[in-house]
Amino acid sequence: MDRIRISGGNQLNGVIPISGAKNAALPLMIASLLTSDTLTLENVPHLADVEQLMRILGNHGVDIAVNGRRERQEEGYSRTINFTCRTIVDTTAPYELVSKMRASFWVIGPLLAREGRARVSLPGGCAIGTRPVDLFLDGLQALGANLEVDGGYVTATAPQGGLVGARYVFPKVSVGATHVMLMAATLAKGTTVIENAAREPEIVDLAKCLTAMGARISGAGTSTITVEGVTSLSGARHRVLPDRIETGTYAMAVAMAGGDVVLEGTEAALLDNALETLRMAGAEITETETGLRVVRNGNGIQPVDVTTEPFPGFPTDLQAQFMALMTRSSGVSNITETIFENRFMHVQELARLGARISLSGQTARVEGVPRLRGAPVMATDLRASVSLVIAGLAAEGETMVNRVYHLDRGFERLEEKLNRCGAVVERVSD
Ligand SMILES: CC(=O)N[C@H]1[C@@H](OP(=O)(O)OP(=O)(O)OC[C@H]2O[C@@H](n3ccc(=O)[nH]c3=O)[C@H](O)[C@@H]2O)O[C@H](CO)[C@@H](O)[C@@H]1O
Ligand SMILES: C=C(OP(=O)(O)O)C(=O)O
Repeated sequence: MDRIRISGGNQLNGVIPISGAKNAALPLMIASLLTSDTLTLENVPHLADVEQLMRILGNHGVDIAVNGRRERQEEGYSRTINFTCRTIVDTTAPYELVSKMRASFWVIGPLLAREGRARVSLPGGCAIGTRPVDLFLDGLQALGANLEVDGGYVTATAPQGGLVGARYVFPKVSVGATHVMLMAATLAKGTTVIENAAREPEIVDLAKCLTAMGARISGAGTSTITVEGVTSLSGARHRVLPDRIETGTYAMAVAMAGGDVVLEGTEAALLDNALETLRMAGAEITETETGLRVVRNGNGIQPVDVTTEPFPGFPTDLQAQFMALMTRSSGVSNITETIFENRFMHVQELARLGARISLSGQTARVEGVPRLRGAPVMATDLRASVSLVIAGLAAEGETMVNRVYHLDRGFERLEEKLNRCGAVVERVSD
């Protein structure tokens, strides 16, 4: 099992290219199930989750051609990929494939919309909470689907003649359930109005791609999305938007280690709130022609309180990284997690490096310390893993992060990107 060794203490200076967003690429890939034509996606990040979803889509009958050809492109770089699902050959998404990642459950929407039936295993994904699927089931039921949960599988059947548009109000904001409702509604009869929809940029990206495929959608990016159903969708070409979580992660790494880095190919609007928080913590962030420039030279790290919220609030996917940064602040910061009930597993690992953090319910009180010291630590989930890398960059001596397969789910060429800016990060294969 691979591990990552970090020799801390170096500033970061240079350019870090930002990859396509994992959390946009996954639903976009799933949207290829909605059409018998080719969906071409550009800037698809080369990540373990993307590879896993390709296996799942392949099982349903999607023909996948990387970079328009069948041979692999250069290892580790974002790619252009053609997805073609002439016919859906299997409407079952089996446990062996789906249990590895949360987003694979989302195939339920397109399968149901195009084939009228789906049998999908309950999902897996990062162990950051119970992560139920009740909102997906309620929403699809509102479109007329009949649903049964048995033996770890959800079996969904559309009424005779297909799904029927309806008004549905989500009782709670869910990114995944909004993606699924959006995809299912594109081929439903009549109009669907989704209220209390998630407003994340990845929802907007999916809506743009579906629109290019012929769907009729308005309001994506607001809490009310309206979809006029169409009888079929066509192929399209779409570029995956930049990864805002990767952007925020590297911005926090620079704030932690100090230095001057341009994050290339990204946009400030994707993570407004998080950038403002980072500025309050002492980083200078400016927009450049190619992306964002993040600088912290000389001034220390200020404590800032943060509460995670659905977009446009501070993202839960940056909470662990921000906590790592706050371990070195000059005071006390309170970090409250409101999205997932078990997303503090990095706390005990950060403590191994000398961080002072106490937990009270959903709030972590982080008391900044003058120095962290390298130690062996264990990655527990995707964003927790990278928070340990950020802490390791500023820790004295060597930090060894175990179980880095979590990192490979969501960070493309992490070691290379950091090392090019002066970090000393090495992958160790046993
Ligand atoms: C692949 C992907 O895009 N993953 C992201 C997505 O996850 P995901 O789509 O799983 O997250 P949701 O927005 O659905 O979850 C938000 C909250 O709603 C709850 N919930 C969700 C569905 C449901 O049926 N019932 C229910 O109670 C969840 O347990 C959680 O407490 O959004 C999260 C919140 O921004 C991010 O952390 C994840 O990185
Ligand atoms: C929690 C995440 O992913 P998933 O929803 O796939 O578990 C994440 O991307 O941080």
